[in-house]
Amino acid sequence: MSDSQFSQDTDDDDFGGYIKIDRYNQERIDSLKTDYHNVLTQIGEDPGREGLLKTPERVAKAMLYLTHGYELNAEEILNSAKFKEDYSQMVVVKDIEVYSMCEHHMLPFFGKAHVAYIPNGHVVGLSKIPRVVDVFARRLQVQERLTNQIRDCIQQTLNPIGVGVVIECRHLCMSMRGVQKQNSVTTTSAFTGEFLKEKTRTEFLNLISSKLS
Ligand SMILES: Nc1nc2c(ncn2[C@@H]2O[C@H](COP(=O)(O)OP(=O)(O)OP(=O)(O)O)[C@@H](O)[C@H]2O)c(=O)[nH]1
Ligand SMILES: [Zn+2]
Repeated sequence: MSDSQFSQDTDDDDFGGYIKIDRYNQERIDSLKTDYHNVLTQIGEDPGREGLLKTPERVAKAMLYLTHGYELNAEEILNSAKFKEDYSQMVVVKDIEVYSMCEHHMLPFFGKAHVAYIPNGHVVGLSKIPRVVDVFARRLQVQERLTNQIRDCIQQTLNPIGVGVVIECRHLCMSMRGVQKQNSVTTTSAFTGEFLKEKTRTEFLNLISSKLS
């Protein structure tokens, strides 16, 4: 499908401005509404009571929003703002908020991503890095795959001298159910090229642990 159906126009604010309610999306909403109506019944609720009347539709829209990364193309996003530039030091974008959902329980995991690359003749518009994180985060994921997908996309599209990605997240499937550990944080990392060398990796890790103020 085209990007126009998942644009950032604020006109159709039912989806926080991301998803246009065209025929394709309306069909998906209608189908999910039926499913969530059934979910409400199965958990022992009354889908007919006042507070729940619009809930199947709200959840359907929320779910499409939370997984809208399937409709986006990360390579296109990077290529749309790739500029020739003679800069060959590390570029680091840190503390990028991540909101994703684990593919096992469809419960949120959330935290921060830190992304770095060393340009090889081209830089990319800075905002495109968090956009790429979102393209892969807004899907059903495991944190390890999310980390690798961000690394691979940047490496393949920009062909830099190296890429480093570190992600730190809390998983609600580990805190509000299951093993019920409230404070555990999972850290994953993925590197290419120059970042496979200890010196570069250490520089990156030092930069993402430093505070601005
Ligand atoms: N590697 C990895 N595992 C994850 C991620 N998100 C959730 N999980 C794990 O996926 C596993 C699924 O294991 P199962 O034993 O099939 O599921 P479960 O019975 O619900 O497991 P518990 O959570 O231990 O109750 C669990 O250990 C989760 O903690 C992730 O991003 N990466
Ligand atoms: Zn889970």
